Amino acid sequence: MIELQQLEKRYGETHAVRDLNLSFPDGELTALLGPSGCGKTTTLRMINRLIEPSGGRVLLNGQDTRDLRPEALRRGIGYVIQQIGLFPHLSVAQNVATVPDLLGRDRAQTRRRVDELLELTGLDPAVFRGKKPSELSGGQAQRVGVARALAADPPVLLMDEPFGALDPLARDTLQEAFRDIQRRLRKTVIMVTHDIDEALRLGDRVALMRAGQLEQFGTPDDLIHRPASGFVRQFLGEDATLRQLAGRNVTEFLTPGSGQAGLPTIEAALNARSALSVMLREGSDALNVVRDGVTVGTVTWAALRGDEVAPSSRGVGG
Ligand SMILES: Nc1ncnc2c1ncn2[C@@H]1O[C@H](COP(=O)(O)OP(=O)(O)OP(=O)(O)O)[C@@H](O)[C@H]1O
Repeated sequence: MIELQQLEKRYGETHAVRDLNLSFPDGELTALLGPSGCGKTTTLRMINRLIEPSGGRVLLNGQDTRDLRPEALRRGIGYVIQQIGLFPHLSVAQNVATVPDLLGRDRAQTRRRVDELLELTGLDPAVFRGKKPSELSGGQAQRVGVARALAADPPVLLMDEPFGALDPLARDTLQEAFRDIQRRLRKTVIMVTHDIDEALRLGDRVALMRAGQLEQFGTPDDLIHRPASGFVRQFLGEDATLRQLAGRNVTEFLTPGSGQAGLPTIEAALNARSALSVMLREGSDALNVVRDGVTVGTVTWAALRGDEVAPSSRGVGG
């Protein structure tokens, strides 16, 4: 568990971060969100000591990170940034294997792990293992960066706008892939983003910052339905609920069953916002959800609005 206690960073007169108290739950993805200059990156980089705090402390599993050597600390904390900086003269496989090789891990084992991670991030190892970074698209390079960060198998992953430089389509695909990876590996991830959709879509929790301070810390649901201040409401915008639905699969709102006769249908692969559109178009407050031609249950207007939580909600099939 990572805990920030009264964390501060001053640059002369500028208070980049002030009195920040925050615990990042193990195995969850926390999005650090907020307007430009609010202190997100400074906060992130104080966790792995790329920036030294001016006050307060960072605890990693109860231990003050000042008592750890920075190199040792960083070995246990993966770091992914927008400009991933792959080594241009090394192949994709060698890039991913950087840290395991550095640590003198077994070669054959590392090779298997590299292939596994390439697969996991959606790159066919047979095709990509031997390529050089210059032969990759931006999205592919970013995938390699994610695979490289995971290769050392760090319990904690810090990410700074990792998908920021990608075009919207590549970003969507990689976000989706990363969400699956995170659900499977259950790393503790802290991700800086200024993209509200990304934060609501990927974050188990969101820490919304403003002018160096924490404005609200909670689940996406908390921020949308129980904003702590006018700033939170305004920052997320009027269409916050719709944004959130666009990032969630319709099966997350499913009440499993054989459906109800006569209801309009929606494909299980679609997002919850599409379900809402179909309901409005068809004038129906419930839909049968269909996968491979078979009805797997229903989704209701109330469930989408968060008025009722389907018994099996979250994680069903998605
Ligand atoms: N090395 C530095 N020297 C002086 N001021 C700095 C330095 N680094 C950051 N700051 C200031 O600290 C504040 C927080 O910066 P930080 O980069 O953490 O913000 P951010 O929320 O990550 O912003 P963005 O979304 O634009 O990247 C800003 O006002 C910035 O100008």
